[in-house]
Amino acid sequence: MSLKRLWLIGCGNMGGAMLRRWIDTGHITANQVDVINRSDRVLPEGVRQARNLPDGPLPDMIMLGMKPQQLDEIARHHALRISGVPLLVSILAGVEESTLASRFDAGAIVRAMPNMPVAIGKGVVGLHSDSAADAVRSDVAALMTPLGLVEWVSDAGLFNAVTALAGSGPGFLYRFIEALAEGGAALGLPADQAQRLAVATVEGAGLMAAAANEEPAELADRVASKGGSTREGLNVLDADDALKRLVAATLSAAERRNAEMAAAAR
Ligand SMILES: NC(=O)C1=CN([C@@H]2O[C@H](COP(=O)(O)OP(=O)(O)OC[C@H]3O[C@@H](n4cnc5c(N)ncnc54)[C@H](O)[C@@H]3O)[C@@H](O)[C@H]2O)C=CC1
Ligand SMILES: O=C(O)[C@@H]1CCC=N1
Repeated sequence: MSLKRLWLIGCGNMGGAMLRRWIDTGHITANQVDVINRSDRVLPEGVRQARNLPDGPLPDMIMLGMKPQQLDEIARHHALRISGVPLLVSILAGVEESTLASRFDAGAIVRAMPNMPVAIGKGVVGLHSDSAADAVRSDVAALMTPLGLVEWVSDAGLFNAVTALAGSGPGFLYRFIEALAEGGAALGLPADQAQRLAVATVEGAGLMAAAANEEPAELADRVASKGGSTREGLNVLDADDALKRLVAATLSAAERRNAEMAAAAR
C-alpha cells in the first residue's frame, strides 16, 4: 500500500467507520493517521485527533469526511495548508469533483461513496474520478477493498444515484426491518422477538441473495409456494407495483437532494 500517511478532515460516523475497519483489518495502523474534528469523537485507540492540521510534510492522502455544507469553512481554513497534496478523497454526498478542484489544489481528486456496513467489511464503496491516473485509482481501490464491494462509476452524472441507492440504502433497509418487526408485533408477537426475527430474516435473505446465481425475483418465487401464504403477501406488495413505486420515489427524493447539495456547494 503506497498510501502510508493519511489526514482525515472530519471523521464522524462515516469516516470513523471506514477508519475503524482499516485499522481492524491491519490495512492502516493508528499512527499513520491524523484526524481533524470540530470536537473529539470516539476513534480507534492510538489515532491522533486535533482541531488543527499537524505540522510537517503533507500526507499521501487527505480524506474529507465532514458535511457538504461545511465545504467552504474547511476550504477557508485548510486549502492553503494542504495545497499540493498528492491525493484528495471526498466522501461528501453530492459535491462534484469540479467543485472540489475549485477549492483545493490536489494532484488527484477521487470521490468515494461508502455506506455504513463498511464498519464490518460488508459495505459498498462507489468511486469516481476524472483526474486520477491508473496507479492512483489502484491505490484508492486497494484502500477501499477491506470495506466491502468497490465499484468504479465512470459517469459522474450517476454518482448521485449511487449515493441514493448504496449510500442511503442502509437507512432505507433499516426502515424496512422496523416495518417488518412492527408488522409481526401487530400480529401479536412480542416486540423484541419480532425484531430478532426481522433482523435475522433480512440478514439471511441478504446473504442468500448475495451468494445465489438466481435473480431476486426468482428467489422470491421460490419462497412463494403455489396457493400458499407468501403469494398472498406478495400480491399486496405487487398490487399496482406498490413497493416498487414507493422505493423508486424514495431513491428519486434522495437523488434530488444530492443534486441540491451539489448545486449549493458549486
Ligand atoms: N452517514 C452515512 O451513512 C454516510 C455519510 N456520507 C457522507 O459523509 C460525510 C459525513 O457524514 P457523517 O459521518 O454522517 O457526519 P458526522 O456529523 O458524524 O461527521 C462529521 C464530522 O466532521 C467534523 N467537522 C465538522 N466541521 C468541521 C470543521 N470545521 N473542521 C473539522 N472537522 C469538522 C465533525 O466534528 C464530525 O466529526 C457527509 O459529507 C456525508 O455526505 C457518505 C456516505 C454515507
Ligand atoms: O444522508 C446523507 O446525506 C448521506 C449520503 C448517503 C448517506 N448519508
